[in-house]
Amino acid sequence: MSLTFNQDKEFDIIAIGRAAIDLNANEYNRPMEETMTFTKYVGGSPANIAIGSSKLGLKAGFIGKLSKDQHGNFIKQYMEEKEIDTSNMVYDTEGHKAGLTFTEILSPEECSILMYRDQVADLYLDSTEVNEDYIKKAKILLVSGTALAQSPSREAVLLAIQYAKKNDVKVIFELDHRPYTWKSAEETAVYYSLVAELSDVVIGTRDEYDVMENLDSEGDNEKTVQHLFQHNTELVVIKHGVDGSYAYEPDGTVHKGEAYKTKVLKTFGAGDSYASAFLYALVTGKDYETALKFGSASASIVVSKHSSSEAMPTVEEIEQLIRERS
Ligand SMILES: Nc1ncnc2c1ncn2[C@@H]1O[C@H](COP(=O)(O)OP(=O)(O)OP(=O)(O)O)[C@@H](O)[C@H]1O
Ligand SMILES: O=C(O)C[C@@H](O)[C@H](O)C(=O)CO
Repeated sequence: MSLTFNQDKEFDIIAIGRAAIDLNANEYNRPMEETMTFTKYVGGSPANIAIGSSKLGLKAGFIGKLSKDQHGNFIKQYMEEKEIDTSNMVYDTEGHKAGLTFTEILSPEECSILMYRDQVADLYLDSTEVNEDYIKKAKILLVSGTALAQSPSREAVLLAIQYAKKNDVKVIFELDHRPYTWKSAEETAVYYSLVAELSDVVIGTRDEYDVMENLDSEGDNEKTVQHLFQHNTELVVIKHGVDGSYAYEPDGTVHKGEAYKTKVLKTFGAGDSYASAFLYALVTGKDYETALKFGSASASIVVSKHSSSEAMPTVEEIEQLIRERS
C-alpha cells in the first residue's frame, strides 16, 4: 500500500517547530568536559527534516520563530541556501534566544546531547503567526512533538493542525520527545495522545510511544497501533534503533524495515534523516516497504557522518545504498 496525497498543492511538506543550532563535538570518543571545539550546524528536528526533504528534491517550507540576532540570521540564511521557503519564519521581538544543542560523542554507541532550551524563541511562536493560506498549500504538515511542550507554541501547532485538517493536508506527527522542555510525564502524555489521535501518520521510537502512553516499562506495539487506529491514523511507524522499524496499517498489515549496518560515528540525527527520506518516499508514491528502506538507508548514511542537517543524503546516495545491500 501507499499513502494518497492531494496533488494539487504547491509544497510537498511544510514543517512547524524549532529551527535551532547544533554544536557538534569535533573531538570523538571524549566526554563533554574534555571536548574543546565544536562545529556549528543548523539543527532542530523539524528543521533537519525540512532540510533533508529539500535535499531529496521535495518542495519544503517552514513555520517557526527565530531569535532576532546573528544566530537567527544564520539559521534563516542556511535554510534559504537549502531552498526551503522561509516566508513564514518570523523573528522574535522579545529577546528570546535560539536553542543550542551540544553533542557529546563518548563512543559511536554512546552519544548524548545537552540542550540549552530555556525561554527559546521557537517556543514563543504564536497562533497569530500561523497562516491558513500557507498551510493549505502543502501536501504534508510535519509536526514535531517538542513544539507542543509549552504555550504559545502549543496552541500555534494545534491551530496549524486544524488548518491542515480543514484543507486536505496530511498531518504527520514526529513524536520527537525531548524531556527537558516538558513539565511532567502526564502533561506530555496528554498532548502526545491528543495530537497522535488527530494525525494521519505517526512516527516515533518505541520509547517515545511509551512516553505517549505514560508507561513505566516498554509497551506493546500491537496495543499502541490498535489504539491509534480507532482514531484518524492511517499509518503508524515504530522505530527500534539498530533493530529496525515497523510500519503498521489499519488492516493489520505490518511491514518491517531492517537497519543498514554501517561504521557509526555518532547516533544522533538518525531519526530526522529517517523521517525525511521516509516522507520523501511516501510523497513520491512509493509503497511502505520502499519507504522503510529509504528511511533506514538515509539514517545509516547520517549516523556515519558528523552532522544531522548538513549530512542529509541525496536520492542517488540512498538508492545506491539500497541497491548494494539488496
Ligand atoms: N547504529 C545504527 N546504524 C545504522 N542505522 C541506524 C543505527 N541507529 C539507528 N539507525 C536507523 O535509524 C532509524 C531511526 O533510529 P532511532 O530509532 O534510533 O531513531 P531516533 O531515536 O528518533 O533517532 P535520534 O537519535 O536521531 O533521535 C532506525 O530505524 C534505523 O533504521
Ligand atoms: O533536535 C534537535 O534539536 C537536535 C538535533 O538537531 C540534533 O542534531 C539531534 O539530536 C538529532 O537527533
